[in-house]
Amino acid sequence: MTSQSWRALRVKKYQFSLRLFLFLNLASSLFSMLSPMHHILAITVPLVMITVISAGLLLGHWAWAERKINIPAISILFGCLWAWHVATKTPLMHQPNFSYLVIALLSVLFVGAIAFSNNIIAFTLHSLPVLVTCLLLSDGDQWLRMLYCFALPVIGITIQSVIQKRYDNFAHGLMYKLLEERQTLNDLSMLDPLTGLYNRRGLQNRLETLLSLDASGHYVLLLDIDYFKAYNDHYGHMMGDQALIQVSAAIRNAVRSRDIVTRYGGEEFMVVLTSTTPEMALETAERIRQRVYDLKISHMFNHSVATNVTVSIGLAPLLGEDMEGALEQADKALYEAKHLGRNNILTSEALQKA
Ligand SMILES: Nc1nc2c(ncn2[C@@H]2O[C@H](COP(=O)(O)OP(=O)(O)OP(=O)(O)O)[C@@H](O)[C@H]2O)c(=O)[nH]1
Repeated sequence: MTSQSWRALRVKKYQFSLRLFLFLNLASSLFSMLSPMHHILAITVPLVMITVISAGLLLGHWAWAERKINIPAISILFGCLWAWHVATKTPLMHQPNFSYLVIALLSVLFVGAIAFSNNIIAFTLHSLPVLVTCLLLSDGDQWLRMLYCFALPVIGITIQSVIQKRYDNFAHGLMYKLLEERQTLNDLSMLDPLTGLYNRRGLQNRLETLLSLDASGHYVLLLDIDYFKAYNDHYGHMMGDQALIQVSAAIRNAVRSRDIVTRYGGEEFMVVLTSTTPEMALETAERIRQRVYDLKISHMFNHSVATNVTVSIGLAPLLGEDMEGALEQADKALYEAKHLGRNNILTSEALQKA
């Protein structure tokens, strides 16, 4: 679930509540016309208005569901119309009729409680006009019963609203935590756990963004630690890991933050130097080579190259989006750089000229 689908769920809940409210009002108004209490047919103006408005809004809302209708405004409008209807019909009964008033009040409370079980404001706005009308039209000794009929759902809906709000807050918090964790996992899945550099997946992701913005002026460096097998064999795998971590940091620190540094294989790294010139690319490759050399990680088995850890580098331009071609060229340059004595840099152009 995303924050959008959460919002969509809330909108759906809102729409459902509104449609239910309109439907119940329409049904109540039609029922009042077809089966009037005490056989006193009172097709009053407000009753007709309730029927027409609820039917119209129901149809309109079905057709244009995205249009928002203000629930509190609709609630008070219908509440006032029902109050007007009760006030018009009661005098037609010749004598004060308590059962009519109570049933009218209960009907309005019932509709509000069903449609607005989580919305105390809408419930109150809908019920209050009818309650006040019923209180005014009835004897004082019936007030307590009527107030009780109103207070009971108000208390129930208030408690229900508080519980629902807490549940919503909890679910909302949980959803954001899950989204955050999903993002963290996604980020982690793009990083190499030992060095913290991008892995191939991370590289792919960064490359897509890079190439979609600007597909020219990029260079690819392939770097390989010299005689690393011998290092591992003599100093052990743990020391080998430590050397990899140090070399990774040196590479990262020798380039700009917008360049992409990837652990491409075991002791092989790949750097994409973005939006640069051939001279700058070569300068950066030289800086990396020197920084790794300057780490002075002792490597007595770096056969005649040095007594510390060194890297060889192959450099090639990235032409258009042809990453495979650039890698092939850089790999050939790296192979030659190794062949020519290691701890050095060879460019694919130099290879072509040779
Ligand atoms: N410690 C450690 N070693 C690794 C890791 N990944 C690869 N290696 C080692 O890196 C070494 C790579 O050796 P080779 O590919 O033979 O190359 P090399 O010895 O560096 O020789 P050249 O590349 O020709 O200079 C192997 O011994 C691998 O076991 C790693 O994550 N940690």
